[in-house]
Amino acid sequence: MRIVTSEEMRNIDKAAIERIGIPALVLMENAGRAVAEEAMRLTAQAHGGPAKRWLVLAGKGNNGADGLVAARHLLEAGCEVGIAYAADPAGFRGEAAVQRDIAANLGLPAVVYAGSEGDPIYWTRYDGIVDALLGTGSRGAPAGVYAALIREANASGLPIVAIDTPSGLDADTGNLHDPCIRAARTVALAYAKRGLVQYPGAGAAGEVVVRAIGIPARLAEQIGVRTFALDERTLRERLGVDPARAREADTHKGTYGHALIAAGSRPMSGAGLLSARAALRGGCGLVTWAVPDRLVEPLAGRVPEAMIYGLPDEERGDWSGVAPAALSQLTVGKDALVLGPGLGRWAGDGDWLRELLAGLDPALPIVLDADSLNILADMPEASAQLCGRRAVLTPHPGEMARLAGFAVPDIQRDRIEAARRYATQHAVTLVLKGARTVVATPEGDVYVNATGNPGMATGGAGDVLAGLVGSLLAQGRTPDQAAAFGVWLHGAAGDRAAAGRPTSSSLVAGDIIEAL
Ligand SMILES: NC(=O)C1=CN([C@@H]2O[C@H](COP(=O)(O)OP(=O)(O)OC[C@H]3O[C@@H](n4cnc5c(N)ncnc54)[C@H](OP(=O)(O)O)[C@@H]3O)[C@@H](O)[C@H]2O)[C@@H](O)CC1
Ligand SMILES: Nc1ncnc2c1ncn2[C@@H]1O[C@H](COP(=O)(O)OP(=O)(O)O)[C@@H](O)[C@H]1O
Ligand SMILES: [K+]
Repeated sequence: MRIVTSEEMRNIDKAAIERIGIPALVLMENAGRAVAEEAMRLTAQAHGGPAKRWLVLAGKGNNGADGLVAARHLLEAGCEVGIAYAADPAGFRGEAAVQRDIAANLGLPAVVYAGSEGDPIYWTRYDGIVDALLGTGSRGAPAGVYAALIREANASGLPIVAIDTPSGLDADTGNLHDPCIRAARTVALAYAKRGLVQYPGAGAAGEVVVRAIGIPARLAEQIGVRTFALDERTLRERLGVDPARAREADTHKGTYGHALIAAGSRPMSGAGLLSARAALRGGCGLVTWAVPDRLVEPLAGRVPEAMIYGLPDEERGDWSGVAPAALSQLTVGKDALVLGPGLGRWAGDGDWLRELLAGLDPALPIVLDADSLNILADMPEASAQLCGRRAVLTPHPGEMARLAGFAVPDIQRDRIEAARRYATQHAVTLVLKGARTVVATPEGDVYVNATGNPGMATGGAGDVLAGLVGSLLAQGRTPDQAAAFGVWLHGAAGDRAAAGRPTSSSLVAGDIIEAL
């Protein structure tokens, strides 16, 4: 399923209407009917029966016109329906004027809301609200009467079904204007809009239901939409990953690759422990866990299934004393390298990373996480060494901000474009972590993940992901496959783990590994 911007949606609508010849009124009819169905389904679930009394808040554009169609279908289904116009319907044009006339001819009761000066809306007379104020044509913060209606609707406590986007949402980024509708359900027409799948927008949208309205599916591909929901179908159809694939009988541990996890130092040995265990649960045949020599003794036996390897560390117990050449030598014969969790920082770490990257087989796939990303951020010229190699970078927003040279809010404001920009400019696969993790490929495709939960906001959850992605790389997955499949699996495991806990807040990173 593709995810679109407002502009992409306008281009798709235009192609459907002008190039293919589907009348706009047909699309609108399908949209309004779908909204009425979803509205009744929502309240049937919540109250044990469909809400009987609906108030449709209608703006002056096509989103409002969709709302008028929905009002008509709700009426036909036996509901009482009122309309509150946010603008004088006498000024409506095009399809909105057509729908206004149909609603009037049917005798649907309507008021033109004039703000605090005009007649009040008696919200208690209704059981539910349809938000048809603003859709993909919205610009900036809702103004005047639109803003007043949004505030009152939110304050009413009634369940709100938003058409296409909650009014007040920036549909391209997921940022919220003030005010913004807080919907229980958003019925996205034809495609999910980007703002519905990134926070805080995803929170304002409630449950997002995508409904077909008669737009041919191939149009999104034709106009070049390159953002996708990361689900089982996308994994199979776009990324060539079968999540349910079983192992062939005639295989052995050598079939499934050998991952080298270079992670952990004295104060952060647990990071390496989690990555190594996650790599094993991720299914690779062999895991070698490389640590500074002094850590071998205390860590020996902690992950019995992995081979632990001590690199000479000048007796420091951290990576500052480890020669990059010793680590690159250890990668010989391995199928993937994970570098970063619990690595630490030290004077001269930039030169260290540069030398390490220069010494690695260019064909060796690598995962860079945590401090290896912070080192990279301090020496942007080293990122050129990544170009063209099979690399997956897994920053959280703080690491991403350092890498890209922006502040965290600049990254979070448009996570999809921030990830895409970095991945294409540096020719790497980039995983921007956090709620609704974004995976961007060097070609500019972006996958938005929906698995995972806030219980995973716990130390070490990222180390688990790095080990898992490394494990998938070692098994021969491409960087794009390993990153996307790894992110999806990691979130799904987090969901299973959270379901097995009395509260999601008690989830720890090790639980995610056990649920893999
Ligand atoms: N195209 C199609 O065929 C199909 C489209 N579909 C539907 O159409 C929706 C897009 O419709 P749209 O393009 O008419 O824009 P829409 O979101 O209704 O709002 C624009 C109006 O609001 C106003 N306005 C803007 N910002 C504002 C603000 N901050 N505060 C206050 N007012 C503001 C602006 O007025 P202006 O400022 O320009 O005078 C303009 O008149 C889409 O989401 C889907 O629901 C489906 O039916 C399928 C077929
Ligand atoms: N609210 C959330 N919803 C879904 N996933 C989350 C949430 N919070 C954190 N995660 C996931 O948990 C992991 C945390 O990684 P990171 O921030 O690197 O933690 P750490 O450095 O402690 O290991 C990431 O994969 C992230 O996407
Ligand atoms: K809306």
